[in-house]
Amino acid sequence: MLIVDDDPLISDTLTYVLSRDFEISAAESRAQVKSLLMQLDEPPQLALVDLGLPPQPHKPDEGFALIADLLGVSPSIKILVLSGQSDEANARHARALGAIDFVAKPCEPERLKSLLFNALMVQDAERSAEKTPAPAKDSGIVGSSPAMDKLREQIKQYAAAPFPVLIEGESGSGKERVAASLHQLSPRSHKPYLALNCAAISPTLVEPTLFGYAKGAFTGATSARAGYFEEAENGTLFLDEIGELPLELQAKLLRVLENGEYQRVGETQPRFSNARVVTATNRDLRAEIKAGRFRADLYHRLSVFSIAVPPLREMGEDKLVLLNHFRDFYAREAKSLPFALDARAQQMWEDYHFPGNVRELRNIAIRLTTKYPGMAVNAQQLEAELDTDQAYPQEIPLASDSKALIELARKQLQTLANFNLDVTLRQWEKAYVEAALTMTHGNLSQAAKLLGINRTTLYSRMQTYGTD
Ligand SMILES: Nc1ncnc2c1ncn2[C@@H]1O[C@H](COP(=O)(O)OP(=O)(O)OP(=O)(O)O)[C@@H](O)[C@H]1O
Repeated sequence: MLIVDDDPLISDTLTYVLSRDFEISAAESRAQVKSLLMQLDEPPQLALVDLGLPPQPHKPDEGFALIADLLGVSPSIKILVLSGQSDEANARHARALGAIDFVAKPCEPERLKSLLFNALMVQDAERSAEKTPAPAKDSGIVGSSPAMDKLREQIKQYAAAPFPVLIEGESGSGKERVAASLHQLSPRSHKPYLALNCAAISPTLVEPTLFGYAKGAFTGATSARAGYFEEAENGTLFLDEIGELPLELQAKLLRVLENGEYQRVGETQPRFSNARVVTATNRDLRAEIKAGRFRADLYHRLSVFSIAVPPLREMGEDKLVLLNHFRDFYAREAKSLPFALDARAQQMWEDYHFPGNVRELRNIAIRLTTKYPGMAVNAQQLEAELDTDQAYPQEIPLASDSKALIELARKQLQTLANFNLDVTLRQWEKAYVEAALTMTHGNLSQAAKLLGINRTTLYSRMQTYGTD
């Protein structure tokens, strides 16, 4: 397991406490984690990470980015976030980004161990479920909303063709699942399926990994090796995070796509591949092209067929379908009874926007299964599992749109457990006053005009709120 904390005392203590049960690698920053991951043969199964890391130890941003890095390298890694007392909102956001849970500091060693062992058990169950072959003709994609029906239809339609498919979608939305389904439903399903995450290996290793190498091609190449293109034979090669592919390799990938031709590193003789190439990205590749980081010709080749995996917030009733699916799966694995959401909690679930998509939904189902086996979960209990602080970023309707305002109010009342009307209205008023003062550089007359109130009223409000 990986421990990431810039405080040597915490890192050393955790290593001391956990090293009897786990093989530990420790790092102090995102950059150190990156180079450490390059050295390990396999990515760690577990990570325990602090959010405030250098170069910005007082902000959570490096920690948030680290969660994305780790999941990029290994989608099955289980990440626990270490959280200080004043840090709960950030820790909640970390869960939405894909961490399975947070642990408040200081944490009892026994509790920490049991959380980690539990995470390993869950991971084992998921891995064995993934290995169990899905029934033929089944995409393994759960959901019955129009968006999911369209997705399944596209998969079916594109599965049989030999052309590349580009899968686009937000992190955690199920792109890898779609790639695996394209293979399962294709006539190649009994041929190899190989997946490479371009973000997971160092740029210098991408070429030998994809194309293979001759003996002596570089230091350490003690014998010749086939690459993924060769091993995939007539099967499917899935390249995840394709936006990370270095530019010089983009040219080589383009050549394979054009005429199937490639060379092992250190060889001149051409080889040929018949593998079908499926790629995925959560970056906007068109923007990458504009920025000069991605080749336009390669993009056009890769996107002969393209599939946009919808974010979970657009999947309507599937939020409940997926909840039931994962809830039953994890309850079965834990040999416990499934929990059930009460009516208010269910409404909250339907209204929640799931910034971390299906991965976040699945992690919530795991936590609720552990905390409330066979029990009813109420809105307050559910709210503790959600990232509600970020819930309404761009959804504020115009004040004149009363229907939309009522809907917003209804959602907030459903979602926020400790709502208080007076406090909320005061916060709104204060925000408008502050915005007007900032926009007018503190000019009271102009700010009052912007706000549509007179100067004296503005002055008295400022005194109430302590705004100056
Ligand atoms: N419609 C679905 N039905 C069943 N399982 C799903 C569905 N969508 C996603 N999942 C599951 O959710 C998890 C996250 O999905 P996946 O790893 O495919 O996302 P991703 O888009 O590839 O994420 P990233 O961009 O971070 O690599 C996986 O366990 C996947 O099997």
